[in-house]
Amino acid sequence: MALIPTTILTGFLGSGKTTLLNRILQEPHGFRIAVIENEFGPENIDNEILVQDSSEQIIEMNNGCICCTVRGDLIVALSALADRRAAGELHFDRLVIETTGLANPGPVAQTFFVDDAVASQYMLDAIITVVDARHGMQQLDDHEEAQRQVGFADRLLISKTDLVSAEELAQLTARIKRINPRAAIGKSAFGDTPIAEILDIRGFNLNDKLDIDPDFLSADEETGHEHTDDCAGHEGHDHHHDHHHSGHTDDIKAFVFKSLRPFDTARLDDFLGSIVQVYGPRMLRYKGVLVMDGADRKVLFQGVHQIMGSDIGARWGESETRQSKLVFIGKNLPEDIFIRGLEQCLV
Ligand SMILES: Nc1nc2c(ncn2[C@@H]2O[C@H](COP(=O)(O)OP(=O)(O)OP(=O)(O)O)[C@@H](O)[C@H]2O)c(=O)[nH]1
Repeated sequence: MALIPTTILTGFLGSGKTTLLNRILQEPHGFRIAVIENEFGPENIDNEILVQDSSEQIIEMNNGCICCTVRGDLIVALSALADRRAAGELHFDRLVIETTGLANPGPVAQTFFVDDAVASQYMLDAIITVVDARHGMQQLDDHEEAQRQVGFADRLLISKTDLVSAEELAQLTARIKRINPRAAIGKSAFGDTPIAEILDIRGFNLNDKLDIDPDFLSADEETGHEHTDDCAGHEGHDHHHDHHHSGHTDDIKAFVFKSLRPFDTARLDDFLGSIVQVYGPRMLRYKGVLVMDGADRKVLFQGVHQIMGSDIGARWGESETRQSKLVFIGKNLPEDIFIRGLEQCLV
């Protein structure tokens, strides 16, 4: 059987990966795409946000990042997918893996060469990295993960160009070109990139990666990240290796708020508005599915730093438990203040 072309879709928290993936899944391109979704927090909200029809196989991998804590699970999931496809139970002709916004794509890509079972069934097509035009500079300043994602990309897509000036865009483009001179850079407004620039681009060049990181193929589970430290993506400055297996950069944490009681819309608006005023710079990513008082549809809420938005989602199912779930990923956020504040917004 032909090898399954695989795209690794990466990019920092909130950069626009799911938006792009949604676009890919909605387009009538005739490809049958399986998706592996990996989220950092303990709850998967993306499966509410992703459009889903019966032709897609979506596998969620939560509560850990596929570049470290759940990498073994990735290998198991990849083998299971390929086996079920070979047995005729699943029908797909390519795979997209959406990593968490904190993933180092190096070890994820490495899996496709180092693990024999995976290598005999899959072919890595490309690593696509989405960079947020609005927050990208800051993310590159603050987070090694963001630099690595740019450094490892075979193709770079700058999202949210509608939120910045031409000058800001030119500065960001110049910077990511410095970090990664090999990858083509495109723009993506709400994921509107042509499919031909995303799938089947045969962009992954192992020789390139070995040039960047001669140890790329050394299967070293425990130090999976460390040998990528010298890879492209570091702009020559000293850095501390604080990317731990269990929780990535230590001061970045995720917490969840859940409730069966509905939210009062006005109170919640006030609270969220004020909390982003105070903690916005430290709120890397937040998203949730909300039960609103008097509404029979879900409200999908999400944001990155001070920019937040919400959408009306699907109707709550007859037998579905109406429960709000919000995930916050941030730097030293005062969890208790968030949780108590949200409780006060419930009816
Ligand atoms: N203005 C603007 N907003 C965008 C664009 N692309 C995505 N967004 C918004 O940015 C937010 C984050 O987008 P997602 O696609 O969920 O980002 P993500 O990278 O999947 O996020 P995580 O999986 O949580 O890391 C959402 O509110 C999107 O609507 C764009 O081109 N312009």
